[in-house]
This record gives sequence, C-alpha cells and structure tokens, in this order.
Amino acid sequence: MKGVDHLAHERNKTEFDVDAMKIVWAGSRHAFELSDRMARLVASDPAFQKDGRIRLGRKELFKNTLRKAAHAWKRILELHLTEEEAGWLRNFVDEPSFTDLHWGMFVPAIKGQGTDEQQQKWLPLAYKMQIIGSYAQTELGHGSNVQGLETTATFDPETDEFVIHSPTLTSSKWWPGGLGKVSTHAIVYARLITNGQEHGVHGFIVQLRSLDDHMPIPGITIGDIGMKFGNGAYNTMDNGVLTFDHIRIPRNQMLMRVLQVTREGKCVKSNVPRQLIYGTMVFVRQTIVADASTALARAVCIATRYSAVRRQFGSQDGGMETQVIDYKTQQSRLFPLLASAYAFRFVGEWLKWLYTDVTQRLQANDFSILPEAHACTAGLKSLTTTATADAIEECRKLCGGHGYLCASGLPELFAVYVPACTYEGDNVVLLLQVARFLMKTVSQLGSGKKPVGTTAYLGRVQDLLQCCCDVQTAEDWLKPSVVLEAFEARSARMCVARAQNLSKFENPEDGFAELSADLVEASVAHCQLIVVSKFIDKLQQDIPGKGVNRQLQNLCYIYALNLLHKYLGDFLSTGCITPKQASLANDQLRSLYSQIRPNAIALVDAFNYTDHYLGSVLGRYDGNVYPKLYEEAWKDPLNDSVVPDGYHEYIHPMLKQQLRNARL
Ligand SMILES: CCCCC/C=C\C/C=C\C/C=C\CC/C=C/C(=O)SCCNC(=O)CCNC(=O)[C@H](O)C(C)(C)COP(=O)(O)OP(=O)(O)OC[C@H]1O[C@@H](n2cnc3c(N)ncnc32)[C@H](O)[C@@H]1OP(=O)(O)O
Ligand SMILES: Cc1cc2nc3c(=O)[nH]c(=O)nc-3n(C[C@H](O)[C@H](O)[C@H](O)COP(=O)(O)OP(=O)(O)OC[C@H]3O[C@@H](n4cnc5c(N)ncnc54)[C@H](O)[C@@H]3O)c2cc1C
Repeated sequence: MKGVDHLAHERNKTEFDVDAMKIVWAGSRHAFELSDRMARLVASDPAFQKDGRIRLGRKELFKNTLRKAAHAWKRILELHLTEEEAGWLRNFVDEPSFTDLHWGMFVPAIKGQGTDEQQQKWLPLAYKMQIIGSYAQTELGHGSNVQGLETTATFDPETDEFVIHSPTLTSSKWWPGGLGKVSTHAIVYARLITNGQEHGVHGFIVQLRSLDDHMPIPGITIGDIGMKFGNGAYNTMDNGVLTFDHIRIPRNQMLMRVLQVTREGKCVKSNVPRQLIYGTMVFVRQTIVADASTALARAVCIATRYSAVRRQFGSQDGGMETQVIDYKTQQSRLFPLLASAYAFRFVGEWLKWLYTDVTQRLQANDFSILPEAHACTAGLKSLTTTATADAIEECRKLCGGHGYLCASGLPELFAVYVPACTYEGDNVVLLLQVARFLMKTVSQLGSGKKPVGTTAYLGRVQDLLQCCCDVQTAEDWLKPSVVLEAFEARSARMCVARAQNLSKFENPEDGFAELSADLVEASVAHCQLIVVSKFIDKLQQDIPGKGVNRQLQNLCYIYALNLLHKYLGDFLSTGCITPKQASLANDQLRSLYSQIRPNAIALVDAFNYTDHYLGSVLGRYDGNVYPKLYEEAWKDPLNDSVVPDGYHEYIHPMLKQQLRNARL
C-alpha cells in the first residue's frame, strides 16, 4: 500500500496470522490466489472504475454497464480465463448486469433441466455468448406462487410446435433481469397444455430477439419495467416485461429432463422428481448464501475501519478523543455483524458442499435428500439475506452522519443488496417452506422414521425436551456442546410446540395458515441452529496459522451468544436456559468483545477487499478518511459553479422580494 497507513497502530495490535486467515476466508489457497489476482486485475483497469456511477442518468448508467460487460468479456477471451476466473472477474466488476442472469440462471437451467441433446445444442452457444439468456418465470400477477403462472405453452401436433401465449395482462412476464433490453433468449416458464390437458408449469427455451438486428421476434412485446430503488444500484440491470402473442417454438425447445412430450403430444414422465423443475432456484439460493457473506463483509469492513478512525468524546486533558470502536455499545452492534460475516461464509461453504452432494446423488437417481436440500437452501437464503440487509443498514448507522453519504459506499450497497430478500423467493414464503419440512419431520417421528442431516437432532427430541442447561459460570458458555444443546433444545421445543398446536386443527392447511407466524419463528430457530452448528464444525477442522483458530472461536461464540441474547424470549419461554444463565451468557459476550477488539481491523483485512471493490471513502485500507471525504465533496456536480444554476431565476428574485417587503 502506498502512502501513510492511518490504521497501522491498529494493525500492530493483531494477535493472529492475517495471511492464514485470508485463506480460511477464501476457502482455500487456490481460491485466495485466484480471487486476489482477479480483484487486482479489475481494480487496475481504468475501464472498470466505478466513480460517479451513482450520478449517472438511467440511459448513461445502463450503457456504461453494457460497456463494462463487453470489456469484461473481451478480457476473459484475451486472457483465456477459466470459467472460475471469469466468474471472479465479473464479481469484482461489481455491477449487476444481464451477464449475472445469463451465467447464473440461464446456463444452470439448461444444465439442470435440459436433456443431453438440449445441452449439447444450447450450452456451446451460451458459453460463447452467441446467444444471451435470461430466466423468465415471474409474472405481473404471480411470483411466489409458481403454480399460479398464467403463460401457456400449448402443443400443436400438426406443426410439432408449442404455442407460447400471454392470455392476460397479469400473465406478462415481469422482473426477469437482462430481459428488458439485452437477452436474445429466455427460459420461459409456462403451463404446459397438450391434447387439451394441463400438465403444470415447465421451462421452454424461447428466442426473443433477432440475432441480426436485435428487434423483437414478431408477436413479442418487450421492454424495461422502470427505475428501481436507489441511485446506481440495481438500475444497471434491465429487469423486463414480456408478452407473447401466439409465439411458435419447436417441440424440442421444452426442457425435457423431467417430462417429455412426444411427437403425438403424449406426456412421458422420467424417473426424475417433478420438483427438479425448481432446481435452478435451489442452485441460485445456494449461491446467494455465499454472496450474503460477501456483501455483509463489505459493510462490516467499512464500518469497522471507520469506527477505528472516528473519534468522539472522552478527551478531558486535551489529548486524543476516544475511538468510537472502543465504546461497548459500538462493539455490541458491530462485532456480532463481523461474526455473522464469518458464520455465513462457513455455512455457505457447507451449503455448496451439500448442493454438490445432492447433484451427484441426483445423477445416480438418488432423490432422497432433495427435500433437505430444498429446506436448507430456502431457509438459509432467507436467514442470511434478511440478516445481511439489516446489517448493511446497521453499518450505515454505525458510521454516523458520514455513513449516509454516497461516498461511504453504504447507501448503494444497501440499495443493490436489499432485493435479495425478495428475489429467488420472498424470505417469508421460503421460511414457510422450511416450516412445512419441519412439521413433516416431527409428524413422522412416531412412525419410527429417523430424521437425518440437519434435522437429525429431532431424533433426540425426548432428551431435548427434558434437558437442563448446566451452565454455572460465564466460561461454561465457551463449550461447544453447551451452546449446541441450547440451540437444539430451543429449536426442538419450538417445533414440537408448533406441531402440537397444529394437531388441534381439523384441517391441517387451516392450521398451517392460522399458525404461520409462529411457524416462521420455528424455521428461524432451526436455521440459526444450522449456522451455529456449521461454525462449530469448522472449529473442529485443523486450521493452520498462528492464533487463527482462537479468533474463529471468539467469533463463533459471539455469533451464538448474541443470537441467544437477541432471541432470549425463545430460550427462556421454552425453558432451555434460566435467566441467571442468560445473564452469564451476556457477561461472556462482553468479554469476547474485548478479546476481539484488538483484532478487529485485521479480521476485516482478512476479507482481502481492494479499495476499488469496497468503493468507500470511509472503508479505505489506509484509513485516510477526512482528506478524501473533503476531496470527494468537491467532485459533486453541484460544486461545478460557486453560484448554482437557478440562482437568477429562483433565489435572487426571492431575496429581492423579501428586501422590497422589508422596505414597505
Ligand atoms: C456477479 C456474479 C453473479 C453470478 C450470478 C450467480 C448467481 C445469481 C446470484 C444472485 C441473483 C442475481 C439476480 C437475481 C435474479 C432473480 C431471479 C428470480 O427471482 S427467479 C424467480 C424466483 N422465484 C421464486 O423463487 C418463487 C418462489 N416460489 C417457490 O419457490 C415455489 O413455487 C413455492 C413457494 C415453493 C411453491 O410452493 P407450493 O405451491 O406449496 O409448492 P408446489 O406445489 O409447487 O411444490 C410442492 C412440493 O415441492 C417442494 N418444493 C418446492 N420448491 C422446491 C424446490 N426448489 N426444490 C425441491 N422441492 C421443492 C415442496 O417442498 C413440496 O414438497 P412436498 O410435497 O411437501 O414434499
Ligand atoms: C431485483 C429483482 C430481480 C428479479 N429477477 C427476476 C428474474 O430474473 N426472473 C424472475 O423470474 N423473477 C425475478 N424477480 C421476481 C422475484 O422472484 C419475485 O418478486 C419473488 O419471487 C417474490 O414474488 P412476488 O413478487 O410475487 O411477491 P408476493 O408473493 O406477491 O409477495 C408479497 C407479500 O406477500 C407475502 N406472501 C406471499 N405469499 C404468501 C404466503 N403463501 N403466505 C404468507 N405470505 C405470503 C410475501 O411475504 C410478501 O410480503 C426479481 C425480483 C426482484 C425484486
């Protein structure tokens, strides 16, 4: 790093090997080296600079995004980057664009739901970007309720084609990213109708625009749905509207891994479960969990560095004021977020492993853990994105007034991140899916079916209903078994109580609807248990590097004990712990904050974010905040002239008028 390091005194306090922690954070030395190389490549390329993005009008902003995406693709080809490297490069460009949907959903949908033949035909085109794809599922009238989609795909046996049609206004496709202005193709989800019979919603590959002049195919109406929340932010994306007026596509453009439609229009089911049609969502939800830790870490990095730079009060003798990071209130708000970033990283790693495992099993026709994979991806997507969106806003507050400036990077980060609570499944709707899975698991306990995976603890439900927490000192809260048992007991007791309440209803669906708010709470408890248990699992691994494991232990207990504090009502009302034990947990938490404090800057340095990627004056690596903030203010177009435009029309006459009135 060039120049003076205003945070050097903080970095000198570090008690662990930061380089080793960087590798833990990245997941492996390979991932670290690769991401580090790509981050620097992007940061050093002027074509990828982000300054002033928030001040651009929509058209300029969008064109700028197209330019960056094209430049990124050029660099990917010139440097012969692998798929993995290209993914990192796009990530560090840090601007949502049609390429996210092309690589993140269109390609995975074809891979997951297409037959071998379909993959052979479409994937090479997509890999070379000779076609650009989007994922058109949501409609104006329905998003969460996928089975309620209205677009139809009717088989015409005479021509061996499907006729794709939007029968109503509400059936207009609405929201798909990349659709509005860029995509040439889309996976369109529509109700399959053959021989006058409906066969549910399926995916179809549909060409939308000409590959010659980009004009919509006749019968297709397509455009952008308009500005979204925040400046810059997600407005770089062309979320689109699309309607079909009897568009014809060949039969072999229905994705047929789950269900085949024959030349005669007969439906033939494969051995793959129907739910695989939702497989792309499972894949993306899993990536969203990993992305949550990245976004959260960004906000925390900014807030932590700035909290060490910022000083307020505390100077009685004319000396330095107190760094705000030294206030216990600041620590109690900031350090749990730092701990959450690490917690979500590790649960994201585990979820990736689970997803890979499920994919391999599916290939071997083993579908047994699909429900578990669905519940975990849905639940963890919901938990981590809600927590991250809230945390970004908390980080803004932790930075006081300056956090509200766009130069802090936090407003744009919030605006770009917050739709993650909605896309890929509204977070409440997803928790209800988890609740269904949990209630099903509890209802099967009596039949001798042993729960496995993340619900294995429910197999010990009798013990968990009776167990008493044996914490007697604050240090007892640093035992993994104690923490795990408290979280397992809380979740098990909440699940059983909800199941008992459900059983009082004659119609289970009525009961589910009536108790849904309580059920969502049980889902949250279950998902928090998963995160805590995966963090504890991580600590059992042999992690090299001086002091690294110690820091991770501290973060793990901060994550768990802060949740215990925040959800104390659950823990106390289910009788898992006593008020005295809760108070000891709080004592331990305060002590952990003191232990983390000298390492806080190094723990955010371990994220290895470049200043380019952070895009924040407050979060600069060198901590040189004030001169740069001052410099930044003068870049605002309002400061182009000393006297503003509009002075002569509006300010001067008003002042003159008041002067005249005063004289009267
Ligand atoms: C910079 C680099 C970036 C790289 C890019 C990489 C990744 C992208 C990263 C970020 C994203 C970027 C942009 C965002 C783009 C956004 C895209 C979208 O939003 S696409 C649209 C997403 N839509 C949804 O998520 C809809 C939510 N709704 C649903 O998931 C379901 O329809 C719902 C709610 C589950 C339906 O419920 P219900 O009607 O009860 O269910 P069904 O009758 O349909 O099904 C019942 C059984 O099926 C099981 N089920 C449900 N879903 C799944 C699933 N996904 N997998 C497996 N099983 C599933 C369900 O549990 C029922 O099972 P049982 O019968 O109870 O056993
Ligand atoms: C930025 C962004 C990008 C997107 N990109 C794409 C894309 O590329 N492709 C695509 O197909 N879609 C995309 N979407 C759409 C997205 O997937 C949907 O918006 C999302 O699935 C939520 O559905 P909805 O809008 O119908 O919400 P609704 O279901 O209408 O939700 C409204 C409210 O109703 C509540 N609710 C709904 N159902 C229930 C229930 N059963 N029980 C209790 N409460 C309920 C919800 O919790 C919420 O509070 C995108 C959306 C956004 C915001």
